[in-house]
Amino acid sequence: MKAIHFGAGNIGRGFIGKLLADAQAELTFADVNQPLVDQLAHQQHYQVNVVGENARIEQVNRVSAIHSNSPDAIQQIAEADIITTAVGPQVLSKIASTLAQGLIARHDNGNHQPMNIIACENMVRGTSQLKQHVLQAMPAELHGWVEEHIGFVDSAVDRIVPPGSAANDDPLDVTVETFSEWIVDSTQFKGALPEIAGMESTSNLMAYIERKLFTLNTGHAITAYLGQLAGHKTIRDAILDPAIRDVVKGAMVESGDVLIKRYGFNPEQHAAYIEKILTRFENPYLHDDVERVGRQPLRKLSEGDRLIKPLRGTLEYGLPHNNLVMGIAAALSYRSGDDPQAQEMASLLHDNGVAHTVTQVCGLQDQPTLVAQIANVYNAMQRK
Ligand SMILES: NC(=O)C1=CN([C@@H]2O[C@H](COP(=O)(O)OP(=O)(O)OC[C@H]3O[C@@H](n4cnc5c(N)ncnc54)[C@H](O)[C@@H]3O)[C@@H](O)[C@H]2O)C=CC1
Ligand SMILES: O=P(O)(O)OC[C@H]1O[C@](O)(CO)[C@@H](O)[C@@H]1O
Repeated sequence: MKAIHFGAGNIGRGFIGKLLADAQAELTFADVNQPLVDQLAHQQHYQVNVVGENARIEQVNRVSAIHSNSPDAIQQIAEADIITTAVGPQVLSKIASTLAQGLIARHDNGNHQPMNIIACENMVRGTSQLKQHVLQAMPAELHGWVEEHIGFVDSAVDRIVPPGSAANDDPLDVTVETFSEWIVDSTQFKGALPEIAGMESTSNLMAYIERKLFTLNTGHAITAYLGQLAGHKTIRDAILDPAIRDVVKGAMVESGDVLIKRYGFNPEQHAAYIEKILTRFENPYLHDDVERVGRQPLRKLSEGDRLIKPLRGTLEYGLPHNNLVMGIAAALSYRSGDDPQAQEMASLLHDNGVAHTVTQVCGLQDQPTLVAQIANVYNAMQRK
């Protein structure tokens, strides 16, 4: 099996690339970070340090790497059996043109073997969005061929992989938690499902995407935002602060009540899922800065993402949402000189005021009372 993985970062090396390599795929990483590409291409192996329960060191061998905008990438797409990505939601549109060129070459070479593309990003049905970008970059007469031969498979991906510490001897090595979950939509594959241990399939993907994004990511983001407000540096420190833990757990429960209503999850099992997530945030062996988890607050505050979508769900089912509102107010309070979205958000708040900013950023035009509630909590947080 020939595999190309776009994005040789934390989740690429520490999770998806590792599973592909374990499945004996002939694996090539494609990335824009030339020093990283050079080092991977030269060294061809790296180490995954699994920390927490069942700690162990695992080796990934015989990988190669190319620049993702190179002619090599186009040629490899033309020959691949599976393509995966972990580049970040905002980058999917940027790799679409290379994917399109690769698919055109594949068609022109007469390669009609089925091939599947799986975006492994924190977003709802990211691969379906990538598909639209790819189709836009291809001539209309090839769209039918793409529909017939290329599977665009949505997925949910869950493993906490912070950037390695500067003290690492080898910058290619990654440190990951023991827990991992990669769930793909079985209904979207072309050809046989590839055999990759650690990749689970379901015909009910939306339930799993929302369960992950609106529990782990909701709680994680709120931990980061409240953590920064309280002066904590890491996720572990923040979640061990009882006042923060109460709000985070409360928000995951509020979001969970929506998921239980929407998808019929078992309430006891969902409560256990939340408890497990809280222990994952506490992992003493992972150094995870609140700035990594809180990054790109405008994306995280957008209407389909981990804060506002659960809040909308509580409105839909008439459920409580005070903890989610605190999390959203804390997200608006997030500041980082290194994060362009945090800077843009601070400017919007300064120039337009909190109510207008919340309305626009979160798409809450139809909810003036809720916007006023968020604004009040935000203003109270600034006075502390
Ligand atoms: N790190 C984690 O714990 C998890 C991350 N995710 C998701 O995985 C995705 C990647 O996250 P991380 O690995 O943490 O980020 P990262 O920043 O460590 O890795 C992203 C990689 O993509 C590369 N990249 C950027 N533009 C590119 C392009 N045009 N072509 C090819 N490569 C390009 C970057 O150079 C970088 O190596 C995100 O969507 C994130 O939400 C999902 C679950 C867990
Ligand atoms: O990668 P994003 O969407 O910026 O958000 C960070 C989140 O992603 C993760 O890295 C993995 O799910 C979490 O640790 C965190 O909730």
